[in-house]
Amino acid sequence: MTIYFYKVWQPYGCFSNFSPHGIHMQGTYWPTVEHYYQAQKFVGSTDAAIIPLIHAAATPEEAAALGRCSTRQLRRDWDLVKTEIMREAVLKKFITHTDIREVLLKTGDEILVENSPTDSFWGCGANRAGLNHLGKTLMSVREEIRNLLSLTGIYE
Ligand SMILES: Nc1nc(O)c(N)c(N[C@@H]2O[C@H](COP(=O)(O)O)[C@@H](O)[C@H]2O)n1
Repeated sequence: MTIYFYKVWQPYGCFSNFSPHGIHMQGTYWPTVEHYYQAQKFVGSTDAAIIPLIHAAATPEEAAALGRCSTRQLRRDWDLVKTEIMREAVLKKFITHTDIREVLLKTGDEILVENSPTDSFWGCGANRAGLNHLGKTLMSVREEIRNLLSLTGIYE
């Protein structure tokens, strides 16, 4: 059975990057994965001044709106690095928060899909044929945590 998720208040909402599960990355605390991901778009860019504003955004929706502003200059390598940046943040989220780690592990080998009607890169898009990179990231993180727990128990 494929598991679809999208909004935080819907089933499996903890898989959304907008869920209220903070992460520490390189010594800085970020309120959500979405805050961190949106800020990384501007590291080293001429618009890096937006980073503290994204960091201070009151909600992930606000952080996303700031990061999606089309007049700002993204870092040049963004398309090359964004999937790895997302993976590191999502892995940190599920290592940090044991309650949602259990939710993720309990999905077993089910296919996970971000059911975004507007995003065919991170989600499946309106026609459900999109790339689903967030779902793939979650499945990859699930596998990594499962392997590390069985080999070493280092996340316990
Ligand atoms: N608009 C919106 N609302 C949500 O609740 C979402 N979960 C998402 N998807 C997330 O948006 C991020 C991609 O943003 P960019 O298009 O790269 O700026 C990513 O975290 C998706 O999972 N969108």
